[in-house]
Amino acid sequence: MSRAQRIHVVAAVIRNHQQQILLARRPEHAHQGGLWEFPGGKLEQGESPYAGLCRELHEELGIQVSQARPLLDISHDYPDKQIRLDVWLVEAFSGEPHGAEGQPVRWVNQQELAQYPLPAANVPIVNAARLPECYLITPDLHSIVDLVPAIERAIDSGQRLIQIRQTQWSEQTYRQASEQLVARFGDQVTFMLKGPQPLSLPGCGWHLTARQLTHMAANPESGTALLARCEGPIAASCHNAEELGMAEQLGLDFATLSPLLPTASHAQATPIGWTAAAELLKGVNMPVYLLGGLKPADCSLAFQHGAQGIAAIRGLWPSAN
Ligand SMILES: Nc1nc2c([nH]c(=O)n2[C@@H]2O[C@H](COP(=O)(O)OP(=O)(O)OP(=O)(O)O)[C@@H](O)[C@H]2O)c(=O)[nH]1
Ligand SMILES: [Mg+2]
Repeated sequence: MSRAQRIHVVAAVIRNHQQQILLARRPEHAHQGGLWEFPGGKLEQGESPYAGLCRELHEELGIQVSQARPLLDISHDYPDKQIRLDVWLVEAFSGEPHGAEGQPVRWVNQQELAQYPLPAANVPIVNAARLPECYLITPDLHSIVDLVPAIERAIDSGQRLIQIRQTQWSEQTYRQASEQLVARFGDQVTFMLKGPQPLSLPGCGWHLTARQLTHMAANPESGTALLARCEGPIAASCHNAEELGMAEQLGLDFATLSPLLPTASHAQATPIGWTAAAELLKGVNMPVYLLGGLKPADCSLAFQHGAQGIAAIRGLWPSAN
């Protein structure tokens, strides 16, 4: 079913100063009744998504939205309804949110979101709400001695999701470095680790290569068992619709899509470009970072093209001074 034929719903991720997210409980008699939701509702005929978002949040929470941007746009088939959930991140509003229609509302810590009973469609929204705008991938470095101070600078500059990529290191060196980094910085960032299987380090995620992803999609039983061993987020490097489809099918938490623009590190690869990337992302029900020649200033363009944000090596790596 095309997106245009679905019931178009706008919903909001709203944060307070403590970085908690607002959930509301759906009335018992409603569709998906009694479950917690991100406030919002159906668009009216001819209404733009932003206008619908402002109207719904005024009706349901009594607030005035003054700034919001697209976060994630997904499709979901319930047995009785086919919906398109167009989720926005509210960046500025006035008024104190309250259950203006008598519904219970609650500010929830980001880590506790998944403990609330939410409609099935909301799983990728929870991932998108928790993931940052930028995904830093480390460049190849000589040794751990170079990595630690650079990671510290990256954290100081605001990075919260970091892939440790070291193509030249032995498995043992990689493991030692990961252990050191997790012990030192694990309470401030989520590390995404690479390798043939998830390293069982507290809170760490696992980032699959496209090759690992393809292998796993072809052997879903052994793949699912491996995925279950990872306690953190699981992601994959994707380059086309087929790989994005596999990542979504396996229930991964997010993906990267590359190369968006030409880069020095992958000079021979054909770039996807913004327009084609936006088309690809329309069919994906999962947060995706665009990767390849991007820097933080490209984030808002990435949001407008349906991405979670940008992933980068050079564009996000802190300089040494
Ligand atoms: N608002 C909202 N709706 C969601 C979420 N997840 C999800 O599956 N939905 C589904 O999307 C649809 C949203 O419709 P709604 O009931 O909020 O619509 P509305 O505010 O316009 O209400 P109304 O139809 O009573 O006027 C429902 O089918 C609901 O089950 C979510 O997080 N927030
Ligand atoms: Mg509603």
